[in-house]
Amino acid sequence: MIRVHELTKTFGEVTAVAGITFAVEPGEIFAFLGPNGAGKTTTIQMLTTLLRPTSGSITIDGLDPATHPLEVRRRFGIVFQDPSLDHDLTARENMDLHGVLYHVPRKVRVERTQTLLTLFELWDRRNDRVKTFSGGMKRRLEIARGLLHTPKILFLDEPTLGLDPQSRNQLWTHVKHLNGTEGVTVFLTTHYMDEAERVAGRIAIIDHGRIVAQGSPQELKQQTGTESLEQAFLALTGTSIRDESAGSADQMRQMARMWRK
Ligand SMILES: Nc1ncnc2c1ncn2[C@@H]1O[C@H](COP(=O)(O)OP(=O)(O)OP(=O)(O)O)[C@@H](O)[C@H]1O
Repeated sequence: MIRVHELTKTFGEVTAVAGITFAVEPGEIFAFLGPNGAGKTTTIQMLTTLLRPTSGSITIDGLDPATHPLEVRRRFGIVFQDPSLDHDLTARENMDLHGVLYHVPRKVRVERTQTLLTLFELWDRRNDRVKTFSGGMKRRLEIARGLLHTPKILFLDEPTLGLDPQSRNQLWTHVKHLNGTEGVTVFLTTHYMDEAERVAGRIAIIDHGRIVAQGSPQELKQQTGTESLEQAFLALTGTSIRDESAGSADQMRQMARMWRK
């Protein structure tokens, strides 16, 4: 479903992604883990047509995002770190707007909105404005909205950032259920190792723009001789704090993200 070969992205002097190669099979839940500034968001942006690679190749469902951006965009849904719901609209109106943008026929829009809002336990609140929702409800609505046009792939970039443990747990239960029932391929990033261990079939660990290990949670633990994914992650990426070495612009981005939650 996703094939990436020797993918590289540089920003001037900075090499954000340095020749990564991996594949995600249809129906898989694949987690992309790495310390701050490792290159996760840059990779997602290249996969989702928002950034052009400096070199290397990507295919999404057999298509190159650089040459077929519109066809590729129809094949995925995405939930970014920064929320993008319209808070003055109701849950249903937010869904409908997305459906119109993606040219989903009205009948399908209505049916799918009901299915997805029910699945994400939001149907009872469909006519309430989003500004009255909790953080967890908003995030669930974003995911439901991202699935309205029946994409084959769902990209989730730190979808649980800023949520309490209950909401995080509930969100992953829904994502797993959805993966099981609709077979949607999920590509996610998270900083919570327990979440990755619970939901992902396979994991790639990226550090300084390079993939340092890939495999099932079990394989990563075996490779590193550790007992938890968190220990495996630290064994592979070291224990130095990246925010200290990150540039001030990077730190500002992190702060801005946290404050927006
Ligand atoms: N537009 C840009 N211009 C210059 N440098 C950038 C740009 N975007 C990202 N970078 C740099 O590329 C590197 C990778 O950043 P990226 O946001 O992909 O990391 P990340 O793994 O998503 O980190 P985080 O976990 O903090 O979100 C960082 O050093 C970052 O400062």
